[in-house]
Parts: sequence; C-alpha cells; structure tokens
Amino acid sequence: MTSAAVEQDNLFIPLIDFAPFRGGSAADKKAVANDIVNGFRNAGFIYLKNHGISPAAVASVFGQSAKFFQLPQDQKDKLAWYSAEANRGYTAHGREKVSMADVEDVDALRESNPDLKESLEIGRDDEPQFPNMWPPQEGESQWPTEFRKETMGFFEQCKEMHRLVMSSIAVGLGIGETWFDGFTSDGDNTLRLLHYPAVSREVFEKNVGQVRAGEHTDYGSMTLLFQDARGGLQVESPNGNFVDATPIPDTIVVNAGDLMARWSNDYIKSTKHRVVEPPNKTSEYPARYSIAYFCNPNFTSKIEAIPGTVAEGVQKYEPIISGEYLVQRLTATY
Ligand SMILES: O=C(O)CCC(=O)C(=O)O
Ligand SMILES: [Fe+2]
Repeated sequence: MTSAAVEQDNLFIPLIDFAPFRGGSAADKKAVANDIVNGFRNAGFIYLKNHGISPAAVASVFGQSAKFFQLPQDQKDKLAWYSAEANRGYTAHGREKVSMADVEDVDALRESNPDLKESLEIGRDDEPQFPNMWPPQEGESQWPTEFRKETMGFFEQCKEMHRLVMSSIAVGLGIGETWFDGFTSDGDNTLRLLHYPAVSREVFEKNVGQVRAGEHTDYGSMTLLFQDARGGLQVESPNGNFVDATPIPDTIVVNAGDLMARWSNDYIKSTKHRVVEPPNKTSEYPARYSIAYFCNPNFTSKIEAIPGTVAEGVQKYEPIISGEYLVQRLTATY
C-alpha cells in the first residue's frame, strides 16, 4: 500500500511498503516496482517501509556513530579523508561544501558559511590501495574492532538493499528484474556517518542562509538515508521551494543520484536537498545524526542509456565509466 510521506507544494514523495517486493507474487512485485519508479520519476525521492533492514541493526549503527564522533578531535583528525579516489576518512565541519557552484567558488562558500557537520566515509574494506580510516586499537578497549565489524556488517546489508531497489526499478521499467545485477555486484559504495552537532538557534538567526548541510544533489545511482527524529531534511519541490522531508520511524529515505538520472536519460530525477534548522523552534537544538549510504554502479561499469528510457531515439548523454564520473564529481567538491 502506498501513501504520501510528503505532500506539499506539488512535491509528492510516496511512502512505499517494500515487503511485497521482497516476498510477493509477480503481480505484487510489479505494483511496488511501478510505485518506486513513479516516485523516482516525479520526486526523485521515496520512503521505504518494511525494507528488510531491522530497526535494531539501524539503531546499533547510530550508537556506533555517536561513539565515533565522541572521540577527541585530534584522534578524529588523524583519520582525515585523504583523496577523491579513495573517498574514505573523516571530514570536519566546514571542510566539504557540497554545492552547485563552480570549483573556484567552493573556497569562498566554505569561509562564509561552513556546514555545521562532521562525517566519516567508509568504503568497501577489501581494497588495500584505499584503506578505510579506522580508529586505532589502543589499550584494552575492544571498541575499534566492534566499530569496524558493525559498520561493515551494515555496509553489506545496504549493498543488498541497493541490489533490491535497483531490481525494483528494472521491474518497473519492464527490462527484467536482474538487469542491474551486474552493476551492483562489486559494492563500490560509501557508508557516510553524519553528525550535526548541537547548535543554538541564535546561530541560524545571526547568519542568514546558515544551514546544517547546503543544498546539493547526490552523485551516484541512489542514496539510502537513515535519519533520526530531529528533522531538518528538506527536498526541493517542482516549484523550486524546499519542503520538509519529515522523519518517519523505521523508514529509509531513498533518493536517486545524478548518475541514475544520466543513466535513465533523465527519466528518473536527481533532486536537490539540504539540511536546515529543525522545524520545531527551540533555543537550543540537540545534535542530529544521520547515516547516508551512497550507492554507485560498479566503478568499472560503462553507463549508457538504459533500454526504454530513450524517447524517440534521442540519447542525451555520452556513455561514461562509473568510477571516472564519481571521481570527477568528488574532486570538484573537496
Ligand atoms: O543528513 C541528511 O539527512 C542528509 C545528508 C545528505 O544529503 C548527504 O550527505 O548527501
Ligand atoms: Fe545528499
């Protein structure tokens, strides 16, 4: 059953029950798949419930994330994000400024309005040339081992989720449910733990345009976003206004990225979003945590228009190698 998660200013983001896709008849699957494709086509965003990742698993990774960000600043700084090719490591507030602006403007933006956030990017753990930046094992504490085990376990669950949602898109497009399987097998994805520190309302009042994360689109095929109950995520409506994407417990917000839009000849939308001051005003805002899992087609895959998405034979984009596209985009951001 599909209802509205968000319905405002011509932005309709469906709340879709994913269970019938995971375990239903062919007709059930097709119905869910159609809703998913329509959501990506119209809004670029959907919410999924009964998605198959347990609330306990999600809660546990949120707990690990909170422990990570509690580490002393100098310890986190030693784990710094080190290259676009690797896209792994820790980023302090204000270093990254995702924006639609030209590369030259990024520095200016960074100085005027640093994002109020910090993040840790974690990639697949089997590429020795691009190591993950794990907190070191020190003394008696077993926590670093636990942190690595939990986050990588979650990484694998999200990798499977990516395969399933891509499979639903294939069913919705009528190209056969395994069409994308050869593109999701490597797991060239990034798990990003995000922490938006507690901040007083004054900061938003004194600085016009102050946000927790600037408006941007995501780069890859899709993003699985797990948000806590704090609120502040907004999605751009077809009229160009930002609308609250209110947290709904135990759901995943899934949005299509720029490479998905390109791959589908813009049949699917990659929609701008941002994180702002929470909607319920108080003098102090508590910390907000979110977990974004950025999914990408295998980095070695050639991305060219998906069959059936090229209207009247007009293919808008040249084929491109997935990994090259992503490195280009990341290089322009950091
Ligand atoms: O924290 C959020 O809710 C959104 C994060 C996001 O959009 C991103 O990291 O790309
Ligand atoms: Fe995003």
